[in-house]
Amino acid sequence: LLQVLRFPVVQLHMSRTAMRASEKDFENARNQLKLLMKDPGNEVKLKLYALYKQATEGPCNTPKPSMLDFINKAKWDAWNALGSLPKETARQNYVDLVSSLSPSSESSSQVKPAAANEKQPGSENIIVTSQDGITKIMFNRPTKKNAITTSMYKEIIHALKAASTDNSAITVFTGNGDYYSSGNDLTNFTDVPPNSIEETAKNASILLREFVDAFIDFPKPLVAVINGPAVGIVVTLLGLFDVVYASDKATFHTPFSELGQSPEGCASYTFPKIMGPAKAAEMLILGKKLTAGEACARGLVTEVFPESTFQKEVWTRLKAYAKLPTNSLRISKELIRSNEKEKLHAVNAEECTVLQGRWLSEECMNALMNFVSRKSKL
Ligand SMILES: CCCCCCCCCCC/C=C/C(=O)SCCNC(=O)CCNC(=O)[C@H](O)C(C)(C)COP(=O)(O)OP(=O)(O)OC[C@H]1O[C@@H](n2cnc3c(N)ncnc32)[C@H](O)[C@@H]1OP(=O)(O)O
Repeated sequence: LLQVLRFPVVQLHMSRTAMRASEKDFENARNQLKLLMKDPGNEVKLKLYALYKQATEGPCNTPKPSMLDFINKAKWDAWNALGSLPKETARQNYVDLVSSLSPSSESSSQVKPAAANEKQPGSENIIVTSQDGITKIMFNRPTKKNAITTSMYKEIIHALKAASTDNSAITVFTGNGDYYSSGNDLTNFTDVPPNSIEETAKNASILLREFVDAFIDFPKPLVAVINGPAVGIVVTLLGLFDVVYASDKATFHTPFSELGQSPEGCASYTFPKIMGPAKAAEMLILGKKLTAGEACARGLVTEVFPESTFQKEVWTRLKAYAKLPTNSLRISKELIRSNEKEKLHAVNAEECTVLQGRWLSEECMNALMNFVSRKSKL
């Protein structure tokens, strides 16, 4: 679908029977469109699509696609919005719109090919290593800003279970590349067959609950080494970490309202405790993005380091901490966290239930559609 919508010239196959008085202009406009050098943008392309359909087939006559069939729904909405506009008027409007766009002598071969598949066969999106008493779990999808796919959630759950009983003293999360992680991969929700939306939301809620539970129950010191911007779930989870070290180029962003979603990772409970309700609300409800310094001032981050020395300083320090007696580390963590565990599990369950409903909401669907159409540039 994305490929079909990438540029309307590929789909403007004319129905000969539909062409009447302005057949030549219409045909010319279609050819002119092929010569456009600049992508005219999604809005214009949807208009062109709708006018073309109206001019050739008349008023919208197909069933409304499901909410999660983002691209077809956008096309259907645009066509349907033309109501009973006569075919001749639609044809004229199409011609006018095309001639208002700047022509070029370049051919449409300039159009970029569709984006490559997210995961290369055999690639490792989560890399787990163990050395010097430290188990390191690294997000390794730098070309996608380390966005977390469904399989990555599962791999992380597995990695945490393994790390809880391995020989390491501490466990560290970090990201490869310029981002720590851009959070949930938004395409997790866009390739869903229309008849299984509710089931997908339910499965996502179950997976999310299990994922966050693995952090709540993790018995050893959990450290985040935040090498760059962090978005969404990787930020909310920080309330369940014991130590958070950040580069001064890191940022912390939880744009849940913008996405039609709601907080997860127990942040609705941990953030007000960590930074007070007013500051938590600013992040979790209003989506204020924090710098590393601001996050540190609010107590979400333990310490900020200059980017130039970040890796060296942090790992030197962590290697020294990892030499501390492992049982003592574990017991002290247990003392600090155990009173909260029951509450955290209840908060997690509640947040997942609320999110399950949010994922089915029109607000969330629209936000996902915006992301997909921005990516595909239609
Ligand atoms: C059965 C179903 C199971 C579901 C699994 C469970 C679900 C649990 C859900 C838990 C709830 C979690 C909530 C969150 O985490 S909310 C936060 C979601 N993240 C975002 O909203 C960030 C979206 N991305 C962006 O805003 C920008 O990409 C960003 C600011 C991060 C970077 O911008 P920049 O301009 O620098 O770079 P690009 O946009 O060009 O990004 C490079 C490529 O990476 C792709 N990308 C980046 N982030 C994501 C993402 N989160 N999801 C998918 N893809 C992402 C981006 O599209 C670019 O790809 P292309 O080069 O192919 O275009």
